Amino acid sequence: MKVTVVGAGAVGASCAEYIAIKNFASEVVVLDIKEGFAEGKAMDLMQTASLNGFDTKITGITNDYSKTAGSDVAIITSGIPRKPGMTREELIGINAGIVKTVSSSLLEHSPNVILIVVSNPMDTMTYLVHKTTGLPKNRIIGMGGALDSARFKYRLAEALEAPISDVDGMVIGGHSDTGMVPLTAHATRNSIKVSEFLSEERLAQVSEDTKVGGATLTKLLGTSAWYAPGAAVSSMVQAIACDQKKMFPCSAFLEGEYGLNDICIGVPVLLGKNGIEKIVKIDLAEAEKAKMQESAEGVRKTNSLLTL
Ligand SMILES: NC(=O)c1ccc[n+]([C@@H]2O[C@H](COP(=O)([O-])OP(=O)(O)OC[C@H]3O[C@@H](n4cnc5c(N)ncnc54)[C@H](O)[C@@H]3O)[C@@H](O)[C@H]2O)c1
Ligand SMILES: O=C(O)C[C@H](O)C(=O)O
Repeated sequence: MKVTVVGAGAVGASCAEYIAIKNFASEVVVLDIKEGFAEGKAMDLMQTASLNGFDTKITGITNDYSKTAGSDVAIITSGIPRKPGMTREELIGINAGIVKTVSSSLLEHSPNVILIVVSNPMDTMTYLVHKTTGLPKNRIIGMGGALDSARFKYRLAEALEAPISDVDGMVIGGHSDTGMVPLTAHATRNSIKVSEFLSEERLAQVSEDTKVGGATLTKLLGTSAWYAPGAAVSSMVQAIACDQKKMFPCSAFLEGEYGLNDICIGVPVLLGKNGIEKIVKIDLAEAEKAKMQESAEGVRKTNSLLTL
């Protein structure tokens, strides 16, 4: 499996590192527009290979897409991250142009590639790729829900004072500070609903902390997060590479599912060798359905700023 990562910044390098450490890809190409930057990151990462025990070959490229030819999966992390006090939506002006150019350059050299969109505002960037590339919808996947769910589990474990491996939970909806829908009613500790152990107020706090997870880290770091985003992407790429049919909430193009049309937003999907193998429909409570509709309104508002 050949994987390309566009953007050798914080998230791109973390994606490349986790993919290599998990040792399922033969080759990872990291591409950046900044002269020599991807080459440097690739060399540094390759010098961890004997220490971390992986055989994946990582190469770095400055903006030469011919070197990405024949990629099975490509991850788009190019673009600016937010600074403290900003929303992800404010990044649209710069990132839309970058994501549009990058996706078309990738496709020129890898017509069969599966694209994973990471750049923010991610649901809108995923929609942009859908509208501008004409790729079948199974081959365009937005990464947000896998990360938000990992943060949800972190917050649940904290509230339960439990090991994270005891906890399960999922976040659907838009990848934004207000649009995420943590499915608290479905969350479990060892198959027991967490509502058995946590008060409504504590669960509401877990939900709120999850939704602002990215903003909290941005405030602490001065830029947005990269370890958990890279780990989330690497798990999704592994599910595709190993045809795992594993369930992740991903931003997918909807045609009626969850009562939504012509939008990319986070819903549970199965990831396998064809990308999105299936959109999984789950029964939502009335309150969750309403939150999902509200979240979609927010994503549509950002989508309306695109010039398609
Ligand atoms: N979807 C998510 O869950 C999620 C998580 C974290 C970050 N993000 C987003 O990912 C993006 C990257 O974040 P980061 O922290 O890695 O930023 P960063 O600034 O560290 O890295 C971005 C890189 O993109 C490169 N770049 C810019 N334009 C390019 C182009 N046209 N072609 C190739 N490379 C180009 C830059 O040179 C830079 O190295 C941001 O938009 C951020 O908001 C999304
Ligand atoms: O918070 C951000 O802006 C980056 C990313 O979307 C995240 O959730 O970490």
